[in-house]
Amino acid sequence: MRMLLIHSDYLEYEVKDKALKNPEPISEEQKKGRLEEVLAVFMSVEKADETNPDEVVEKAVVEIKDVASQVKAGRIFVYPFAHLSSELAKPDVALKVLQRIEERLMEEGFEVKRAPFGYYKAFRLSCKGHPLAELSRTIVPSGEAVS
Ligand SMILES: C[C@@H](O)[C@H](N)C(=O)N[C@H]1[C@@H](O)[C@H](n2cnc3c(N)ncnc32)O[C@@H]1CO
Repeated sequence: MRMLLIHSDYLEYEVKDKALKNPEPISEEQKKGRLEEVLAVFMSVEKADETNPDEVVEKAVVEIKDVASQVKAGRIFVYPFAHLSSELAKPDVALKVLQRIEERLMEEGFEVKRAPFGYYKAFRLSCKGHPLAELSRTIVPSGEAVS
């Protein structure tokens, strides 16, 4: 799993078109989204994560919680982003991992939005620009080497 974490004044997206034959079904309301004062987390779920998705979910939640507490962000935007890795997990595994991360972050008390999975999306982001505003993390299941 590769994550790019951007502490932002806001992140907004608009669904444009299908990027997969069978994207995640979404409501009219989910075609646009915006959160203010948010930690945007762009995530590529990777092939290696398929060996232990549950472990990758928990490790991702630990990392996101750690950064959120450092930058004092109470809102998280989970953003599926297939451009941080050249070894992507299958879409069905990736979607489940991202849905579970969303659930776990809500359980941890965050306000969470998740951008729709399997679409081309326009987005606007306002990065705050402080020293911790742009971070990346790589997560691998135990026993896997980082490539
Ligand atoms: C395209 C660009 O504008 C948009 N932002 C986009 O990336 N769309 C991705 C993700 O939503 C999702 N997706 C598929 N596989 C994965 C994966 N392994 N990890 C994360 N997302 C995935 O499926 C889309 C096409 O790859």
